[in-house]
Amino acid sequence: MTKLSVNINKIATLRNSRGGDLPNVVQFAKDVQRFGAEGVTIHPRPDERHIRYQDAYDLKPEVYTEYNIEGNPIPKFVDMVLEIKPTQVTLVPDSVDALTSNAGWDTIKNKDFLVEVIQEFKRNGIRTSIFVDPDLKQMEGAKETGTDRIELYTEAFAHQYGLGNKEAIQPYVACAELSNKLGLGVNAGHDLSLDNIHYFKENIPGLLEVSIGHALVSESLYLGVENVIQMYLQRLK
Ligand SMILES: CC(=O)[C@@H](O)[C@H](O)COP(=O)(O)O
Ligand SMILES: NCC(=O)COP(=O)(O)O
Repeated sequence: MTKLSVNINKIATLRNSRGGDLPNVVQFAKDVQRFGAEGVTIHPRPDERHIRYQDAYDLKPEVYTEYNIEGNPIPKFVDMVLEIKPTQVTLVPDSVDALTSNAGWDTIKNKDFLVEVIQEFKRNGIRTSIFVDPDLKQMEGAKETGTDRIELYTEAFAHQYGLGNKEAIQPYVACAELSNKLGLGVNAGHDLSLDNIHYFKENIPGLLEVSIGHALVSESLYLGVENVIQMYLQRLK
């Protein structure tokens, strides 16, 4: 069973574009859970260009499924996660100016740092996951950090799959197999979509959770637009 955690960053991006509260991110989180999502993911960035730190607090009482907070563990982020105590924290080594997450951790070079922050989160009862490229050495390094899970960075798979290269799944299969053997839980995310998710799921052993935002929100627009146009036309009669 693979859990679907919906990343609601894009809802905050849309809200922020007008400065008001439409769409409301808390309402959206409530709705996706009502529709069956098994988790809510947010990835606040230091510039708060989409999800704001305040959103992370506002969501806490409303997320009754798994609450996953992703981000680079700078002191402000660590303090917030320790205060909120979500189900899971996913550590991502993103730079301040990154358009979106674009690389996994070097778990070997950053071992001491990761061990320290992971211990702190686990001491506080928060499950940990670290974002990694599909590289066997990084799985072994991840094991040494003490993390509960890894999140496989799926951008390369999604891109290649879109070009028709199904073999691009192979490094992910190998990493999932090794992680299962090492006792690391396997999550995955980035650019997963309705097009590629079934193939990914059926090939990755022990896939515990996927977090999906950009494509899911875009697909919701496409699949919902017919309904909304009809509703406007009704009201304009
Ligand atoms: C780690 C990861 O892949 C996602 O959290 C993704 O980076 C979402 O962040 P943005 O919504 O800022 O692109
Ligand atoms: N961890 C990945 C995530 O939360 C969503 O990434 P994306 O679907 O917005 O690319």
